[in-house]
Amino acid sequence: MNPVSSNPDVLAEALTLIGVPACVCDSAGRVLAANAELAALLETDPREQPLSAFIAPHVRAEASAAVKAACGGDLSVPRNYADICLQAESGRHIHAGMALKPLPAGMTPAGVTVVFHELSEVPHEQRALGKALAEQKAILDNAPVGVLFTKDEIMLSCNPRLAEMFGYRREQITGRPAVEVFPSPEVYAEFGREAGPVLGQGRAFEKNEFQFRKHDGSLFWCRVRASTVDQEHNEGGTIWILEDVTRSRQNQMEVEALMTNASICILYTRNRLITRYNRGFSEMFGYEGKEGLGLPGRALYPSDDAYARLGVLASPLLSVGRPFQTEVEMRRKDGNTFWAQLIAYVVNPEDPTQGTIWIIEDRAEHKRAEESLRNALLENQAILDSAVLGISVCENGRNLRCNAKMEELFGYAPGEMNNMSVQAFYPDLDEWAKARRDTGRDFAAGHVSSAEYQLVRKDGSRFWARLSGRPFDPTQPRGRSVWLVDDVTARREAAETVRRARDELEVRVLERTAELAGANAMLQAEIVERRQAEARVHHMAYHDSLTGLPNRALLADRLDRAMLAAQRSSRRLAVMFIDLDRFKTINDSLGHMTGDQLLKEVANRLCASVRASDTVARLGGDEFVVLVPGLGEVGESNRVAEKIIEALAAPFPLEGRMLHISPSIGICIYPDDGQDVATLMRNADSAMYHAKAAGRNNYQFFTQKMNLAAAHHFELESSLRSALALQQFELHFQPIMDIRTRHLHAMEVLLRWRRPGHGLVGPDQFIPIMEENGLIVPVGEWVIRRACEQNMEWLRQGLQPVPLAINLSPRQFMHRGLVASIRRILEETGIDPALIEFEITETAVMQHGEQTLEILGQINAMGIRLSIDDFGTGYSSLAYLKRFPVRKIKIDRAFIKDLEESTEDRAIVAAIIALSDSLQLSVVAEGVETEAQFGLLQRQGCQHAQGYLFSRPVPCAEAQHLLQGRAE
Ligand SMILES: Nc1nc2c(ncn2[C@@H]2O[C@H](COP(=O)(O)O[C@H]3[C@@H](O)[C@H](n4cnc5c(=O)[nH]c(N)nc54)O[C@@H]3COP(=O)(O)O)[C@@H](O)[C@H]2O)c(=O)[nH]1
Repeated sequence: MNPVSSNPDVLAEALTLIGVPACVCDSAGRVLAANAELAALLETDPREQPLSAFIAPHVRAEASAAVKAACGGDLSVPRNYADICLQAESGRHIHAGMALKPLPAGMTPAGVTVVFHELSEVPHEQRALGKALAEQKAILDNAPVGVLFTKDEIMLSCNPRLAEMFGYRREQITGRPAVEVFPSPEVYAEFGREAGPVLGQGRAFEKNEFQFRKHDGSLFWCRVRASTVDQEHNEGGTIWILEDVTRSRQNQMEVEALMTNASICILYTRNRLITRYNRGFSEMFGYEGKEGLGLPGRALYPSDDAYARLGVLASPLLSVGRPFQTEVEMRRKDGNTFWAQLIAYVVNPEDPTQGTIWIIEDRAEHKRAEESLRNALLENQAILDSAVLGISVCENGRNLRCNAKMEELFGYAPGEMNNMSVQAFYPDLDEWAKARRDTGRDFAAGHVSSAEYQLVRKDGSRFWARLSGRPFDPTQPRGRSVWLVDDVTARREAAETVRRARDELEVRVLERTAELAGANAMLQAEIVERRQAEARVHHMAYHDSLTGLPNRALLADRLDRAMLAAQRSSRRLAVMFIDLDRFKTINDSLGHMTGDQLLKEVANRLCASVRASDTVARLGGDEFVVLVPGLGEVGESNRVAEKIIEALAAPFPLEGRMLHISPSIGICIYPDDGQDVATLMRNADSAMYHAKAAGRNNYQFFTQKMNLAAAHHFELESSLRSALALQQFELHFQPIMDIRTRHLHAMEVLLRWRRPGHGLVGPDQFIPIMEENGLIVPVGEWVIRRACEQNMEWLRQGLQPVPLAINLSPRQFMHRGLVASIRRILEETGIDPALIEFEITETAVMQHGEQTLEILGQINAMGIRLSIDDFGTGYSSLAYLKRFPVRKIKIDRAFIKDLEESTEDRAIVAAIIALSDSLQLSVVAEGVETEAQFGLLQRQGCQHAQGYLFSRPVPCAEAQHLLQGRAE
């Protein structure tokens, strides 16, 4: 069968046949054709319009659905649809029955014939109610909230939204017990206990959140409002309005969680007052609990000005619903301020008065970090800028950036090198390619690339640079790298200069080597000579120049070593101190040359008399020391001492004379008598003095008693030093007689020391000490002055003038102030020089030849007479003495002592007297103790005599008596 075309005109014509209002609609419900009856009823031609447009709204949906179903051949839809309500163009409602008949199959398009019958006009009031009902239904059907009507705890009806919320179809709701939409019967009961009384009182019941159960069992949250239909009696059921708030509640919870847990500060303000805040705010601003609520927003800012400024900036944006963001200084509760990041937006952009949300982040740390970062950057920049090396960061063959030194090296302006190709810094492409190859190889091997290249400045000039580079990331050798550039031109030039100089030097060195070979030979000779000289100097330093024997220093060294050896071997050693008896006399009388010869001979004999392992040393003058190590017993040293005495006993033939000399030897044993060099030497010296005191030419072993003697000597010497100041000295006088008349001719002045606790001490005990330590000079001057004063005193007392003979010691005589001192005393005392006579020993006169002659001449020129004391003990001859201005000689008492018995002494005395006479020298014989001596001297023609025969030396008062006796 061919499809039948549903031509509208044909259809319209067909409809005219029906006789009641009818139309044909297509499957979409559009009117394809309508008859005149329908047009009249609707007061308009409905063609081309949806049929639904002519159906009252409250039934429109069902009617439209029915038409569409009929078109589709759905037989479940009733064919006759009763109670359809048409709506004419004027709004008039017409009740009608509606029959639907689909067009026969095969017609195109598919359609339905709609026939209206049993028409009746709807009254106005009914129409109005229907309209209102239709409107209410539309409202309920489209309401976004669920609406439920219950009665007697049964759900009777609901709107589509409610069914949708609970997951039921609408018709499934009807008749169900209300408890089914609650989570449990208990919850339902509880809910009833809460809502029932409210609703029972005719009041509306409201609950913001309550949980209900869906058809599938899941729970969800609703806001609930309810009121009874018959509010007075509550018998008409209850209308429930449920609003699904699950999502907003979730949102709310999320916001709450955010607010509470956010580390940043969130704050709400409204009307410039703080209305809400989270824990972050409390922590940040220091407000506890709710104490910040209600505070003015101003409280969060340092000043009114700051708050006002913020308002000026924020208001324009917030007022139009735009967010505002800034960094601002804020104030905590304790008044401290801090920098914060502030973001604000209004709660409701539609209505900014609903308040503002402020999100605040403490930027203090951030600021500090920023500041520290900025400082670090500045520091780094400063370091880079002040670096003495060029520093560059490169990538892909380009200099990304570099420091000032780099620009200075290459002669570019600041920033000019940035992003330049590194190739521009190389003289040519080959050099550049080579550098890249080297660098690539080093970086790939994980090394720092370091090499020297010739580079090019902006002006084209070249310089040598050392480049050291490394990649930022060693795993990316082709990535970004950093380079240090050091201008090494000067260093290379210097190295070149050095190389050239070295080459030249090498040539010169070769030349000079030849010269030096010759000079070296000379130098070697010089070195040998110098070594010999040094050896000589060394020898001189440790040896006595006269005898070649070890000196005191070498002796001390050997003694030290010998002591160590003795200690190790438990043996002893002897130190023998040797002083030559009367050597000074020989030296003084025969001269130094002879003395020196004698000393050399003595040295030879000493060496010959001891073993090679012994040491013979000379300390100076006539002092020798023999060191005898390795003694098994002390007695061995006796034999050594005896051999020495024996060796020196034979006369020494010198200059045609046979000289006799003897030793005084002091022996000290280590370790018995001392355990160090100084003690051993001192003790041997003491022993030697004892040998002298014991008559010379012998040896003495050291004993502790000798130490006492030394201590005694020390004590004596120190007492002597103060004796002059303490006026402990006094003068005694001994007459010198005229032999012929036996009258007092003169008096010798003799010094005495009245030492407290010791009585009167004779000069033999202290003059030698004063000679030694020089005290003889001031004490001797005191003697001269005191003798002159006394003589003047006696003159003043009317006594006859008497010449006084005063002793001058050798040291006093040689003192250069002697002559001036004598002259001063003569002047000050006013004494006649003819009443003064100085006695000088023969040895002293002989000692210093020409000098002595001069001093004697000066004294003689003053009118003072001079005499030679102790004549005969020295080696002078009268003929020699004649050269000096001497008037008198005193024959030493050694010749007088045995005068009666010794023909030899008598002959000597007679010869001295005879010769003196021929030389016109007067003679005094000393030590005349007997008349026999006196008689012999008288007979021999001696002029004067002095001795105990006439008088011992007497104190001043007695001398005065003697003088007074002379006068009588
Ligand atoms: N430089 C100075 N030397 C002085 C001084 N005073 C004394 N001396 C010298 O001291 C030595 C000892 O003198 P002294 O103990 O006083 O002995 C003198 C006489 O007492 C002694 N003498 C005199 N006659 C005899 C005698 O018959 N027998 C005897 N055994 N001794 C006698 O001789 C000493 C005087 O001798 P000398 O001077 O040689 O005339 C002595 O050397 C004094 O020189 C002084 O002030 N300064």
